[in-house]
Amino acid sequence: MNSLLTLENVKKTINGKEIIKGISFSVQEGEIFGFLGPNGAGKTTTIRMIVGLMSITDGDIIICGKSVKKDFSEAIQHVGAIVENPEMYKFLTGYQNLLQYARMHKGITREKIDEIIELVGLTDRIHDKVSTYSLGMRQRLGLAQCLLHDPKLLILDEPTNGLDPAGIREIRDHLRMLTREKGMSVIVSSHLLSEMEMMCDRIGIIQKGELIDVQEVNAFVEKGERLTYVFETGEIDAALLWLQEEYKAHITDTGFTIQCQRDHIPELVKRLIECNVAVFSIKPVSKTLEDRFLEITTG
Ligand SMILES: Nc1ncnc2c1ncn2[C@@H]1O[C@H](COP(=O)(O)OP(=O)(O)OP(=O)(O)O)[C@@H](O)[C@H]1O
Repeated sequence: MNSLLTLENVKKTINGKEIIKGISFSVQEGEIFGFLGPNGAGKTTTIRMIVGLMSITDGDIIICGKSVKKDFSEAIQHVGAIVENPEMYKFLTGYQNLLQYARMHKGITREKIDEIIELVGLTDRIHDKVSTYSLGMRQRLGLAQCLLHDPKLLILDEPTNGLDPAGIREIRDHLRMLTREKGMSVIVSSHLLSEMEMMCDRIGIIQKGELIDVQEVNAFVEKGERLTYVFETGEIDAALLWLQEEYKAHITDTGFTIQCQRDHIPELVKRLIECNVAVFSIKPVSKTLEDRFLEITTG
């Protein structure tokens, strides 16, 4: 796997205070990497260093093999970023905004602009004034703008900020599509935990300027723990005794709940069937990323 972005022991000191205390991680090709942390943890500071809005005190950042410190213009040409709210001229149409941006960069053709508009799903409204756009549409226009020069790495600081659930879903679907169809890598920062859980492949947790955990989302959520399973069943009379004694089952109106490891489920179902208990559904109640996040950040 190719790393598109690598942070090597990156530090930032402002007014004698070390805000970022040596952060290292890589983002792979085609990956959506989530940068998660409480307010003031150092997400924006780190992202500002990646895109060159802030100098790096120590360490280095490598984008597509180029050092941000030594070859900034070569490194940054592979990056599309929305760091602060994307600046748009509200009195112009979406299309005029994109043309305006395209004029500042070499080699962006009208065909390219049309392709990107289609990609972010703005074809129907692109000739309307931006002042008439919803927040979600403005975000998509911002996304279109930073995609015009075909970046390999997309950096989005809190991309779902202020969006409603439908808008969040739209952005999520677009990011997935970009990684799948264009092999792009994405780094997103957020404090919206459940959102990150659905959007990202891997998540790095930052707290007080340190990266304290990097995990694949699935591993992060499960981590081999016993989960609670909710069983919806028919009458359980014949199985009642052993369910309570061996499994410490909690009997409910519609069946029972138990805590166990996933591997124990097939055997349990087999025994229920042997006792003529009808099993209608089994739902795992997993620990959410939020539970894990709070566990980790509160020590
Ligand atoms: N220019 C600056 N001068 C002094 N302190 C700063 C400066 N920029 C950031 N900081 C401090 O660095 C820490 C990290 O801030 P940063 O904005 O990176 O956090 P964040 O994780 O993005 O938080 P949020 O989720 O609130 O945006 C904070 O304590 C902040 O006060």
